[in-house]
Amino acid sequence: MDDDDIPQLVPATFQSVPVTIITGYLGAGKTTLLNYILHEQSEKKIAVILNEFGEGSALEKSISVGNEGALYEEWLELRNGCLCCSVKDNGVKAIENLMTKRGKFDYILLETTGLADPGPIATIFWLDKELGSDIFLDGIITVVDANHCLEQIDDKANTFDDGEPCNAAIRQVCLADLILLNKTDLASKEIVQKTKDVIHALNGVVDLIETQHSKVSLDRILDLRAYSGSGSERIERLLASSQESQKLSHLDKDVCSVTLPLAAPLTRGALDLFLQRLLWERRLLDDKGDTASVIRLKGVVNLEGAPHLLQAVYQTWDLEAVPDAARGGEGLDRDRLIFIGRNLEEKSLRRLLEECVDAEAQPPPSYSSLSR
Ligand SMILES: Nc1nc2c(ncn2[C@@H]2O[C@H](COP(=O)(O)OP(=O)(O)OP(=O)(O)O)[C@@H](O)[C@H]2O)c(=O)[nH]1
Repeated sequence: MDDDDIPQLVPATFQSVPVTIITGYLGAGKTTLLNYILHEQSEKKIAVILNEFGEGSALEKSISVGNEGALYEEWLELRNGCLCCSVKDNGVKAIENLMTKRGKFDYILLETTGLADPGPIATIFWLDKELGSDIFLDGIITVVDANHCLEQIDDKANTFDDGEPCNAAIRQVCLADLILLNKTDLASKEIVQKTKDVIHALNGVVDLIETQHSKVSLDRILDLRAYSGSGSERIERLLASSQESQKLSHLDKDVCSVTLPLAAPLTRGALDLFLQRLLWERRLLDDKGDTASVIRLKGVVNLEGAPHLLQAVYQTWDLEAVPDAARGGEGLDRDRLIFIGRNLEEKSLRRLLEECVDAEAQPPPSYSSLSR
């Protein structure tokens, strides 16, 4: 029997199809990026989904599938309206059904419209990984117009009706795993530098690449594995460099990144309690008594002796054990959490975490103390 006859065991995630969400304000260069990727990867079968976010037909969304240079249109049948508003299974199932009909895609690119919040749509694809889906979230790429980003971040309009004052541009920067700072040919060096400072102050754990006409080596933007333990080396590198990026700028913004180094291992119970109080119950207040809110959280946590990757998008979180092979080199495995959100302060986060550690360490009340 030669090697070819031996059945190969392939981990499920390698058979699944990655989904990259491409977001960014109007005219930043998203379509230019899509066309560039399709051109560069013309031998692959890439599905492009345009999420119209509440506009147009509520029943079907157009999807273009590239195959060896040719593009053809399909319809994505959604029973529950637009992709980001539909129940999780619906959007994912529609894509899986299409793959059953048309054959598997190599990659899925999902472009949101300019004013979309990519958070809700990301959680649809992120969660389904656990359900053994054929598709999984690879990462969120935000394309930013170097000349207009600062004014878009300061824009008071384009906020959502969820009670948070952060507008679409801020959310797109905060939720990005990678930012393409595009149209640098049209911006001065000073504006480019100021924009980078503001982006890093908002999102201290993001990769940023300067581009013109959205051109970038595809190795740097596809297969990021931003939500998976197999991509943890890259994530740990970003976490390790996050403290430096924070020092670059001290902007008077209520949205920022905060790093919380973790000196000791945590128990699963203490971490769950902390995340529950922080993300679901919103118990954290800053010095002025304003409620803190988390948009994105990434971290590496030592849970009872084993490293885990912790991720959250708004109220949804996930913990995944980090495989040894995916761990970073010397000095990168320092445990820390990076929070991106509003009214966040290191000392109040630390206090909340310590309260949860103490609460978990308390012995359960005895029968006699309960009956008193
Ligand atoms: N000078 C210059 N023009 C660019 C660059 N990138 C994109 N453009 C142009 O800017 C315009 C808008 O680019 P698109 O790719 O359509 O932007 P988009 O983000 O898809 O825009 P919407 O679909 O409106 O949300 C197009 O005319 C592009 O050719 C760049 O780096 N430099």
